[in-house]
Amino acid sequence: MLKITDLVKRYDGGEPVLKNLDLTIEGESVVSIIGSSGAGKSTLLRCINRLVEPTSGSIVLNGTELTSLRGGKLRAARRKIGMVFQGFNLVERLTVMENVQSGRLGYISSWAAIMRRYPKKDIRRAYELMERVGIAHYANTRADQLSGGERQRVGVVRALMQDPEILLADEPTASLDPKTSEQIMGLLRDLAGELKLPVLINIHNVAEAKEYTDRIVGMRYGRIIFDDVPSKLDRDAMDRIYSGSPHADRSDTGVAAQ
Ligand SMILES: Nc1ncnc2c1ncn2[C@@H]1O[C@H](COP(=O)(O)OP(=O)(O)OP(=O)(O)O)[C@@H](O)[C@H]1O
Repeated sequence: MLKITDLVKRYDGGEPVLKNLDLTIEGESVVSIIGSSGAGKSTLLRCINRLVEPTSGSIVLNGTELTSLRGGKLRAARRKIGMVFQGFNLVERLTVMENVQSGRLGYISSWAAIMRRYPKKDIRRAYELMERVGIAHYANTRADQLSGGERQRVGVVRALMQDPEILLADEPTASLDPKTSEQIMGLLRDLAGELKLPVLINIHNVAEAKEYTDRIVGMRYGRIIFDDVPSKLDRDAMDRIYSGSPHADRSDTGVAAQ
């Protein structure tokens, strides 16, 4: 379970971009976060894996408070948080297998990683997952020879190789064509069910959020103003999520302007 309580983030002492935000995700649900540019979606995701330091508040993943972790304990916790990126973040000149095995960094010795001496069980697991997402035949192909959709599949497998307790996806389909984008969203949804994994997806495409996720969280300038099943995201809710400006929001007293 992921439980976020009273989370605040200010960059460099400026106005808060996350404002006392509460969010709980239980079980294997697929949750999308939608909202205008600047609403704080990426900041929220990055606070969870501590790529961004929260200013205050609590983020607990399966009993571990993430905000206070340092050093080795932080690295260990980060291994349990798989991340899928918009730009895939692959090492282009490395093979698919090498990219996928980088998800095991931190689990195996640096020497083994440098020498590409991957444990047999990790190779077996990589093939299982690559088979599952349809890229096993590319195991020895360099990442820069793959299409966007294939690269994102590599990104997904790399994240799953971490044996994560949660998967975070930051605009995972924004660089893909519509059909490939739907395939990747379908894959994330199916994998969440198969691996019993909660998945939190920051996404601009509302139609895909409605189609492929169980729950939609709507953010507006640092606050969650909608949190419900996709069928409840009607025109009125959309207007509330996508209207206004940060300036207008700052002038209110804590409740998002309607
Ligand atoms: N590193 C940073 N330093 C200072 N301000 C930042 C930084 N990163 C983000 N911000 C600001 O925080 C606010 C929220 O940004 P964030 O990227 O989280 O929004 P978002 O909802 O993900 O937007 P988008 O959909 O465009 O990616 C914005 O006002 C942005 O300018």
